[in-house]
Amino acid sequence: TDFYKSSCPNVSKIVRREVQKALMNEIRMAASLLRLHFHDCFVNGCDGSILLDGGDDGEKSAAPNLNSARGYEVVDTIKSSVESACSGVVSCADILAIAARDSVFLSGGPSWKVLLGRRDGTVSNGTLANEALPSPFDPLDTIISKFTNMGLNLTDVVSLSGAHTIGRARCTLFGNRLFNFSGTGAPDSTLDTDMLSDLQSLCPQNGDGNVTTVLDRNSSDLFDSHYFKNLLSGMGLLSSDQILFSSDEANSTTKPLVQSYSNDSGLFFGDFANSMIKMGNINIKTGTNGEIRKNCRVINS
Ligand code: HEM
Ligand SMILES: [Ca+2]
Ligand SMILES: [Ca+2]
Repeated sequence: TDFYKSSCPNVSKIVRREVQKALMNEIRMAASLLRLHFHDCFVNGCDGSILLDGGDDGEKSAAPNLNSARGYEVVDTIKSSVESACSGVVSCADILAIAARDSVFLSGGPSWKVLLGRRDGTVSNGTLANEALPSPFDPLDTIISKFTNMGLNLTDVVSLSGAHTIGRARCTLFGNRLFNFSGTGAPDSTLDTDMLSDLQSLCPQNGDGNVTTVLDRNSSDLFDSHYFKNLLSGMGLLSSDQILFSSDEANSTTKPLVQSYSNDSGLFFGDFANSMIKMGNINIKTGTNGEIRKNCRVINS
């Protein structure tokens, strides 16, 4: 945690101030920054690879990120502030990890001590992003294995999914549930009927798939345990949210944890913080691996 103690003693204060400014401008940015850290860590580890402007083969152009991941400009702003205080010292990967923690805390969620010293990678691998990142259309066993592939466990799957207590999603990513779910000719039967009719009017068939709605209809800007309460009443937005509670396989895997978190936000907050630390440690580059990028969008020349 004190990796930058002598080389950049104020880095945490600087990042916190910049995240605060960004949230005052747009509260949703908390969700977007948190998601950037997740999408970074699952692809070649937490090495800032998602931040590279990699062209058509890079992570920014991969399906889970294209027209979806956001907050790159905010990361640039944080990075310039940090560079003015201590040039060439703090990695983009560490900036993302601190910004994710601050985003959760400033949205009302738990805090934790961020371990530091990640170095930045030099490749951005779009193919790997397509393979490694979970899709909202994945069945539960696939989602679980994408987490276990990263050294994470069932508790991490459920607690980290609780990140969907903030932020928004586009119609294209849940529209499959609304009219003809999995070729049944009917909507997803696990979706609450009032919420279903709202979503059907927001996201008509052949409508604009980029229209967004909130992931947590109760408190979209507040980091709380309401995401899990929603799942108990059929109000998860994505199929990948609702299956944590409603799929047959959930009975023996994720459902008991969803129930615990829904009525114990202290338990959720503690587990979420632990899981974020674990996620933030995936495949870290240290020592002489990687580099300290000067500009988060391009590798050093
Ligand atoms: C369990 C598997 C997961 C799946 C299938 C999934 C899928 C998605 C999808 C489809 C969206 C909407 C994207 C869009 O509309 O373009 C989204 C948004 C989001 N995800 Fe996840 N996600 C998962 C896990 C996570 C984890 C582990 C985190 C962080 C720890 C996270 C944080 C977020 C946040 C905060 C948003 C809202 C972003 C914003 O409003 O800009 N998700 N996710
Ligand atoms: Ca990465
Ligand atoms: Ca919430």
